[in-house]
Amino acid sequence: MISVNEALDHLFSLSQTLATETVPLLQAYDRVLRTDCVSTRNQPPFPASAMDGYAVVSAETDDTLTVIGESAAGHAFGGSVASGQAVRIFTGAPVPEGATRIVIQEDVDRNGDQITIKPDADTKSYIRPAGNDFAEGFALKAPMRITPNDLALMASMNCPEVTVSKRPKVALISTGDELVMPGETPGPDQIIASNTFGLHAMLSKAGADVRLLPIARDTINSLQTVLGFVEDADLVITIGGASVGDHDLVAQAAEGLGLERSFYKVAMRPGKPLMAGRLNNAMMVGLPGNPVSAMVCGRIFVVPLLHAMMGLPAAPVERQKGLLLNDIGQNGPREHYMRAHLTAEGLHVADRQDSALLSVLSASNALAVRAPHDPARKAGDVIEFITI
Ligand SMILES: Nc1nc2c(c(=O)[nH]1)N[C@H]1C(S)=C(S)[C@@H](COP(=O)(O)OP(=O)(O)OC[C@H]3O[C@@H](n4cnc5c(N)ncnc54)[C@H](O)[C@@H]3O)O[C@H]1N2
Ligand code: MOO
Repeated sequence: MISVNEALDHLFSLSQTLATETVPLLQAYDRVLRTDCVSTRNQPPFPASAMDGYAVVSAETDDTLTVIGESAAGHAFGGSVASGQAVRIFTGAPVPEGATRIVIQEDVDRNGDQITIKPDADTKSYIRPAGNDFAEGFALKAPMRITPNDLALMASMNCPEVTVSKRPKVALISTGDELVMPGETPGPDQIIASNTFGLHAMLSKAGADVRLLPIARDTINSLQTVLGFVEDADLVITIGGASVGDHDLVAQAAEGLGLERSFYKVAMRPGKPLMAGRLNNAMMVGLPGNPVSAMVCGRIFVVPLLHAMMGLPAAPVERQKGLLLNDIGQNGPREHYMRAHLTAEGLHVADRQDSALLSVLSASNALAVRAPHDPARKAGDVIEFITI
């Protein structure tokens, strides 16, 4: 069995970076930027007022100035302002030539076209210099995941469209005679396909275009038929049929179609019978069927793999450190990802860790990560975890 990191390295080296496409800003949220987004303008493009008030050259308390015009956002005052004069100005408006300061309107008394500066007037300039936010040539650097904040900035930079990674096309296949879809009536020896739906959401959230294929039954023929539907998928993911039982036929069926297997079995818990390779033009990852194992492997392996395919750095899920709130026993020989609940106080590791328990997974928001043979830990110890 190989380690989690070795398995990840194999996955990264099997993967290929996807092509790019250019999309309008309204479709760019959460996509991976692949070409730097460069500003063609300064923001603000002119010295701008930060407040509503009066643009003046210099003014002292009790000075009386004559208002000679107005500058509003989108409507600059054409002339310049001289000593003894003021221009009525509004937030975001161009500061007229000659002005050195904005006196906020709360700090003046106005009478007709005369203003008088009140005692203790605020002396800050309230002028934003041209290019104060960013200058022409400023760039958002690829690769990066585009956030709502980035989109606001890109729009301000006057980038109407951006070059992003194509979405990885993922074909998701559940396998097993026992499975029916939610809403169907299961037979007495059947259960509902579940982690399929969890994985669909997880991988879509990571940026993939995920297609659910029909459930494959536990025969080579059925598995090969469904594997024949993957079309132009970049990544084929099977769930179940990965272990050693008589009905675990996924690898055999895929090999019959040309799978070149890279590895099988990883020293982790849950998730040991993970398998991966290349299936003709696609990558293939065979996830274990136990629902929590499939979801944990999705988080630990498939999400980082999708990131790498979209051009983000090939890296494991980031680990954090947190305070353990309850005692936990010694770990066995496999790296253990234990469902846990993270609060501001720390991490409470769930008592029950059977990989069939989706209710425990749903109540968890983190996985405590235990190294192989990690000794027993006490409440108050610091341990590593990842968020889920
Ligand atoms: N003798 C051994 N038995 C098992 C071993 C082993 O090393 N030796 N490994 C165990 C581990 S660890 C895991 S994990 C499971 C994985 O088995 P498979 O990948 O072959 O999965 P299945 O047998 O097809 O299913 C296991 C379990 O999960 C349910 N399942 C499968 N797909 C779905 C789905 N889409 N939605 C919901 N539930 C699903 C299935 O009904 C089974 O209950 O093997 C252990 N056994
Ligand atoms: O590794 Mo299995 O995935 O423990 O249940």
